[in-house]
Amino acid sequence: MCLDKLVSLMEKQGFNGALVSPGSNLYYLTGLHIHEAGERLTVLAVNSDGEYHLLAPSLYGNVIEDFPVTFWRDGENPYGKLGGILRELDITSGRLLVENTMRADWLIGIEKLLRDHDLHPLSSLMRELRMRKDREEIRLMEKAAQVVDDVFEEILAMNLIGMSERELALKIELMIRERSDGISFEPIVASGENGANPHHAPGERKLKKGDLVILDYGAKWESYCSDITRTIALGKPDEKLLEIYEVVKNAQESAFQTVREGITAREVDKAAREYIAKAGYSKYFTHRTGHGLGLDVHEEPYIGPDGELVLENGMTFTIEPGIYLPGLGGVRIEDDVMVENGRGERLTKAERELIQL
Ligand SMILES: CSCC[C@H](N)C(=O)N1CCC[C@H]1C(=O)O
Repeated sequence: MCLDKLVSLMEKQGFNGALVSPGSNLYYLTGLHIHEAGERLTVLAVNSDGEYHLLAPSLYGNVIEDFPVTFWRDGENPYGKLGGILRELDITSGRLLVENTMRADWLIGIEKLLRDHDLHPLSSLMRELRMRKDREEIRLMEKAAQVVDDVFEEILAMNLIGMSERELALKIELMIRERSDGISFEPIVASGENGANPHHAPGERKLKKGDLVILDYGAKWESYCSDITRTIALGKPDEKLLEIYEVVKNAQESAFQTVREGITAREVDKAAREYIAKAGYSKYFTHRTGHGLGLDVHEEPYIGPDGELVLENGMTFTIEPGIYLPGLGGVRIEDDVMVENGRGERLTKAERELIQL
């Protein structure tokens, strides 16, 4: 349990309490695996003395053990019970942290209890705690990275011509689920001209000779995420696509080589962005170079032109520049990277040279 770390930051920064709803923060702080509970109010309240209490639907009655909890039943109004918990923990006024991802209907219900509070996003403290991974967290991320490397090998062994993007995405999802605790996001398979859309939703387009195919997928290992992108060729693609492949590959390597303890995230972004700009494609690189990775697939530190965070040992993030040419296709190459002994180290190690099947 890492609740004590949050409490000591709350004390230092003058916060009276925190409200945490199900998700990666609740797991990080308590180790409780509560399936995101949909519409049923589920909130952990914590005060700056380190006391805490969970409000949860009674259907979790037999899975939450050895934890201070009040259950509420379908048909009851849970907000009255939450008010009681806040009074009990003496969180009735002052500076209060609230989970960023809390559902709006819960917030509206809770708002009536929080008239005298000054509300702040929980992420402002949680990012301090979660940004630097310890040895055990890195071990789990290495496992998650190994899964996506292995799945890439399996994809290369498949007969892809004639398969639809949707079929391939489903197969990738199955392969990940067979080897891990699940997917970290819905796989992206973007073929041919669809590759020009960085977040393409796999559709009915069938893979054919001459396509570049962007494969972007991730696995979870004990809740920690991986996220990889490789772009492969089916037969011989257009010369222009071959050219942008080399540009993206070199931009990715250049950003990776820049990673150092003590530099800002922005400098890593700049290395990839400048390489692509020099090759004449700056307007076709339409997103940040990467994002932090851990319990969430997108978290701090974000590797973009506005990335002010200073990189430290233990930080983990992706490096994934891309070039997207409307009507023609795209290329993205992504690795998961950690800062270790002052330098970048790749967690994902799958082949980055263009593979032509
Ligand atoms: C969580 S869906 C997108 C996963 C993907 N690996 C990704 O993070 N990106 C694809 C384009 C850029 C980058 C992003 O920042 O969204």
